Amino acid sequence: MIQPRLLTRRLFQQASPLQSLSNHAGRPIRTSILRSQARRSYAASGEKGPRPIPGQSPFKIWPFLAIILAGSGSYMLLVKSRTDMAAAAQASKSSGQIAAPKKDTPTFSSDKVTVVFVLGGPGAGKGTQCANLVRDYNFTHLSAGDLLRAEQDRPGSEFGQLIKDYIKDGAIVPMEVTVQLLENAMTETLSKTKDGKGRFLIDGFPRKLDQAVKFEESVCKAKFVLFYDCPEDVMEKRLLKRGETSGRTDDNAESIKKRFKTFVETSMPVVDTYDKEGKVVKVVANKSPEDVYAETKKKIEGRI
Ligand SMILES: Nc1ncnc2c1ncn2[C@@H]1O[C@H](COP(=O)(O)OP(=O)(O)OP(=O)(O)O)[C@@H](O)[C@H]1O
Ligand SMILES: O=c1ccn([C@@H]2O[C@H](COP(=O)(O)O)[C@@H](O)[C@H]2O)c(=O)[nH]1
Repeated sequence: MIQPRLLTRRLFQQASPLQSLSNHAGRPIRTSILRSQARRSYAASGEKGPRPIPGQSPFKIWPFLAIILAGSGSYMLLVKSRTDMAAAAQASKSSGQIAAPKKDTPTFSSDKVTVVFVLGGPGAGKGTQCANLVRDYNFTHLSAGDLLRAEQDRPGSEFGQLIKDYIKDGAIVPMEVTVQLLENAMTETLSKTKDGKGRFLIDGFPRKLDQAVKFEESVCKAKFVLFYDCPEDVMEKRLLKRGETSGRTDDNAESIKKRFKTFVETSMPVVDTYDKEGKVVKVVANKSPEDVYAETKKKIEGRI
């Protein structure tokens, strides 16, 4: 079980969204100060404005335009940052904690801990195949989606509503939340071993390049990526069928469409990036579960 206190404490050891908020938030105020300073310095000469140079306009408009543009840019950044991290910022405020410096040594050494990322479109069969791998290879299965749903349902979670909204929309939850949930779950599993060694299937993560970088920098290097390749129409049928009993808020036609879009636009670039590094093991997933597993086994032998 994830320990709520541990999650909350560790989440705020990450870069604080509040820091960037206050930086951005300062800008519009600064803009108005600059404006009033400009007005004051003109007035100090005892004139209504600067003495015009012949042939030049007496009104210097460019500095004002630059200030207004900078102010608007900062404001747009502020709005985006606030939308993404509203819940985290709120919690950060109330915790009053100062962000720790960026962590660049992974918590777990890949000498002791093996991480395999399991990727594929929604409904490709990742969870189904992970269950087989757990049985046969002594892996611990950590589904990022399951961890997020558990955090969403945890009474008192500051992130519950945020996670709920992101999942329903097929969008990707801010990475600080997911990376921390994964690290906590890994810590808990490894704390039960004598030698601190373990093998993890991290299912449905990373779904975005920044998550991949963050996880490998701060938690553990990944050994390889197991990628289940499946056509959309097949995945859609599977998900609609699953939706009849799953109770998942995103197993419906509207959410499935959004999840596919997110997968193609945001998650496939992760697979492509690892592929360029020779780290992707691709398995055709449009077959019976048994056949998919047979191909999986054949392709991972020698890599684990
Ligand atoms: N090879 C297969 N052939 C037919 N049905 C399958 C196959 N693999 C999985 N399924 C079924 O399809 C549905 C989705 O499978 P699963 O949950 O394993 O996919 P997933 O990739 O983990 O999905 P998600 O990303 O949405 O969590 C399930 O109902 C499962 O029983
Ligand atoms: O790293 C992640 C993993 C998942 N999510 C969100 O959860 C849902 C469901 O994920 P499944 O893997 O299908 O269980 C996904 O659509 C995302 O909204 C995430 O944000 N980050």
